[in-house]
Amino acid sequence: MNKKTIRDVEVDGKTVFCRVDFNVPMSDGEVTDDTRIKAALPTIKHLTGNGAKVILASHLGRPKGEVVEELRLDPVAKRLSDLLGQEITKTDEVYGDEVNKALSEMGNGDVLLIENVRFNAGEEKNDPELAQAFADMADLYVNDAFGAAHRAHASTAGVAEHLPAVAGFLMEKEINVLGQALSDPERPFTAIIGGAKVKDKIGVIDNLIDKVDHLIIGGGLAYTFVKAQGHEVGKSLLEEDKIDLAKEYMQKAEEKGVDFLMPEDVIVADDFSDSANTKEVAIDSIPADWEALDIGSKTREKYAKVIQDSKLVIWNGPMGVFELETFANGTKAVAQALADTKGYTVIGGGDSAAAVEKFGYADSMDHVSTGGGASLEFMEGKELPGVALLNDK
Ligand SMILES: Nc1ncnc2c1ncn2[C@@H]1O[C@H](COP(=O)(O)OP(=O)(O)OP(=O)(O)O)[C@@H](O)[C@H]1O
Ligand SMILES: O=C(O)[C@H](O)COP(=O)(O)O
Repeated sequence: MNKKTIRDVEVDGKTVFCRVDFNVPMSDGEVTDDTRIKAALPTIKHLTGNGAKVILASHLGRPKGEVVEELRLDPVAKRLSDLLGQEITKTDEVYGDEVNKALSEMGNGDVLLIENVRFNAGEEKNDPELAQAFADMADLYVNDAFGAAHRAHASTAGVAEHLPAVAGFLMEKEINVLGQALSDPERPFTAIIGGAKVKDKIGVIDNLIDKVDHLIIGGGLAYTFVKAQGHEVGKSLLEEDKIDLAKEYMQKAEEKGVDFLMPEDVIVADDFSDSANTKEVAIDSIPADWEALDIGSKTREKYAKVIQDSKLVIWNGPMGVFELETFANGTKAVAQALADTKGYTVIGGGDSAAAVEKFGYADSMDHVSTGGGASLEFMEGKELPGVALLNDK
């Protein structure tokens, strides 16, 4: 990464405004998955350990510029304090008198978590006044919120225009791993693209065809490609207006010599439920009244073989409706193949990260990205606003 990081700056005695992505799953006022909080600890500890006063800022959910009680950051503050083994201060305001008072009471090595920045309507608008208010609190800006780096908001982008601005360790690691994979991949390089909609993955598929040796297609988006191959897909997910594009991609893959892998067999169901009647059918035999909700056994084997023989694998999007046990086998098989391969494995965040976690394979992966939308946009080849404004080396 050609951006400065916290290693390149002196932080002793400085007040640091550090953007993190603590947008974590919660239930009944408790954090149910603290992966993103843990992922930010190295940066926070580096700052506190080197004598900085650390102001942490994050969003949680999408409160749309209003105070939403369930989206306050108090449960996050509690978990963070437990993980750090240190008392931290949490304010109910994003900025203003309460924050200023807390700031005036901070000593070197102390941590202050301000309230959910999206309670302020200026955050998502990248309002210059809010960005300035954030900057006025600090001497240095650190962005460690890779998960929110695709958003040009006041705390992810605007503030960086007013302060020296550097990346945290998590941001650095995410950009380096994904960047290296896309710019100078070990080969064979395999990308696995699944999930629900073609429209969400257009940019990624397009960009990856230029780079990979194998492109594996699964999940709900596969059926638009199946239709483009000339097969009927019954009641499976289909985006009619993307069929021509799917054809174009298959054509482009052929021209580039990319091995474009499609399901050969699928699990079809007569209902979208765990108790549905199911059967395994060949890809050209999906019954009119049934929908395909997972890849079949031959496809699982074929995909696993390619994954196991790869030196680099990037995975984004499940192979089937993995939330339902009946349709989880394709996603499990792919997760298992990634766990078994000697190649370097990268999970591109979002549902694929949730799936490897759910099936117990997360520790076997080389890198599980903390960014869903952010890693997708990065894989599309887009410049992320939360990175673009950081100071160059
Ligand atoms: N065959 C299928 N039919 C219908 N839905 C499917 C099918 N296969 C997968 N899905 C659904 O696709 C959803 C995931 O799609 P999505 O595109 O959001 O994945 P993702 O890219 O991993 O996640 P994110 O967007 O959070 O990064 C899952 O909820 C899964 O149940
Ligand atoms: O969970 C995420 O992908 C990030 O925290 C970004 O959240 P957002 O999609 O609400 O901007």
